[in-house]
Amino acid sequence: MEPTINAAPLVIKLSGKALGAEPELERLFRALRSAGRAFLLVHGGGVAVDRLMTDLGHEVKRVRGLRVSPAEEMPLIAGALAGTCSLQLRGAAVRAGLLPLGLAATDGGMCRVVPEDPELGRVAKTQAGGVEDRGRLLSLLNAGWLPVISSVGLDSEGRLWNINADDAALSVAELLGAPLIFLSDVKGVLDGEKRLIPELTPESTEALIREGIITAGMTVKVHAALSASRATGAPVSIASIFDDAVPELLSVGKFPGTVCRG
Ligand SMILES: Nc1ncnc2c1ncn2[C@@H]1O[C@H](COP(=O)(O)OP(=O)(O)O)[C@@H](O)[C@H]1O
Ligand SMILES: CC(=O)N[C@@H](CCC(=O)OP(=O)(O)O)C(=O)O
Repeated sequence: MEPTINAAPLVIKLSGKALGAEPELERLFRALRSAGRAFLLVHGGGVAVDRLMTDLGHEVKRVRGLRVSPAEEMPLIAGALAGTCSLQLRGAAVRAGLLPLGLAATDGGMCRVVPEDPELGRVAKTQAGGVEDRGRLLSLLNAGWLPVISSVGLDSEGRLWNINADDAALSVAELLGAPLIFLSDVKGVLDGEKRLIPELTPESTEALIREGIITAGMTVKVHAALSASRATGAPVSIASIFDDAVPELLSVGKFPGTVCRG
């Protein structure tokens, strides 16, 4: 029997750029598993969606770091994120001896969609579910499943929405009151000289955004990180899947890269 999850599990958000890093993912999963650290995965797949859209001759457009997602393109976007990307990640989990279970962000009431600016099409932010939804997700972990959560969602009418994966990860961390780490292909948030910034507060973050040092998708990520830290009272870290120190640091509960404190 799997041990009961008492401590809050670690929420790991994997960027689409991390999904192809199969040796690094397996090394991370094995390290967490052997340390007995409970975790769950929220993943993106922006690069895979870009590739698919370009191959099909569709326009790729982002506004404030968010993909413009017309309703008619949602089946393609969801197919890449909740299908191909989810299964690729589940493959890495299977190879590490884990029991992945693919879910969309709104499954089991984990998150609720909150439509964004209508000009973006079917793009939504999310709100964390309630205490019963939390219990349902924890029961999956207690049963030995590894939830692999994609950043697409359904509203109460069953319509598909595209959610930025950093926002979905924020809501899952909020639901569980859990620590969160964002893993992409950059070692953390970098300053004007491309040096790693070890720690960010809301004030230092806004100054870096004003100076144009934090831009584009990193703006969405730092805001999600600070909100998650504020909501959970736990530090939130932004780091690289390619950093050799990540598996060991996370398995002993330490945070690599840039640590955000809300
Ligand atoms: N100050 C910064 N430090 C590091 N990366 C930054 C910074 N400002 C902008 N970026 C860009 O943000 C990207 C990460 O955001 P994004 O691509 O949306 O994340 P994800 O990998 O999760 O999709 C980096 O790859 C980098 O190109
Ligand atoms: C609304 C919105 O921008 N959705 C994102 C969802 C995937 C994502 O966030 O992927 P990464 O984590 O790899 O960037 C998109 O379509 O690209």
